Amino acid sequence: MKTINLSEQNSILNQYMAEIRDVDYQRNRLLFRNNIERIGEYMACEISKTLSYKQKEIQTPLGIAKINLPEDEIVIATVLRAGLPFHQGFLNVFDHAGNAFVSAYRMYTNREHTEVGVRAEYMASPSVEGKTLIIADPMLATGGSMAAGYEALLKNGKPACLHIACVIATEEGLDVVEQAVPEDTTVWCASIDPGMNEHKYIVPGFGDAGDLCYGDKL
Ligand SMILES: O=P(O)(O)OC[C@H]1O[C@H](OP(=O)(O)OP(=O)(O)O)[C@H](O)[C@@H]1O
Ligand SMILES: O=c1cc[nH]c(=O)[nH]1
Ligand SMILES: [Mg+2]
Repeated sequence: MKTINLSEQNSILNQYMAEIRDVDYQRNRLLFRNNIERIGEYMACEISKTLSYKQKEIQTPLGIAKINLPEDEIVIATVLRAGLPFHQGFLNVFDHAGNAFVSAYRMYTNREHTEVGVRAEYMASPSVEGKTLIIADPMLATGGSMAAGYEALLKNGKPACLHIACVIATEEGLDVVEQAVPEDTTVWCASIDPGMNEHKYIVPGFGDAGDLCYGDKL
């Protein structure tokens, strides 16, 4: 598995990351979702550089333009609910892509809230057989949601190529995902943070992605 951490190079991504992490700025849900969406757009453009291209002739009103166009059939998958604005960013860029949604949510499995398990219940996905599958989920903490999401999607075929996209990852989560995915998978992230707290939240991270996008849940 190859991991590409986009924050190793300075870019405008740093500004989006600073805004989603900032405890005051992130209170505005519209701005928070918008920043997650544009991180998705930025990452999708980076992934687009790795696709296969074939030259096509495009008839303009004045002549013929030769343009290399992507050939991959893309499916963008996400994990509800925090994944939705991130997914939208990818879809803004890959507007011809198919779309898949998996519900996989973290639940504490002990009274002290120090262990988490993941429950996957719902999936709506086209065939992913032979396609380029991008699974976009903003947080890769324990890695449980991503591994469960990938396993659920395999019910609809074997992708030719797998990209995992997240905003923030941890080394622990990356190790878990590496055990679950094919060797030639690429993980894209905007940061690898040092670790997690006792409740399995990424530190420094930015908090609960789903709640910041959509508000508290019971
Ligand atoms: O790597 P993990 O430890 O599995 O954590 C990552 C998951 O946590 C967040 O979702 P969450 O379970 O908070 O659900 P939500 O989107 O409904 O808030 C995030 O979007 C991931 O799906
Ligand atoms: O820090 C974390 C970890 C998992 N899910 C989140 O939303 N945030
Ligand atoms: Mg959450």
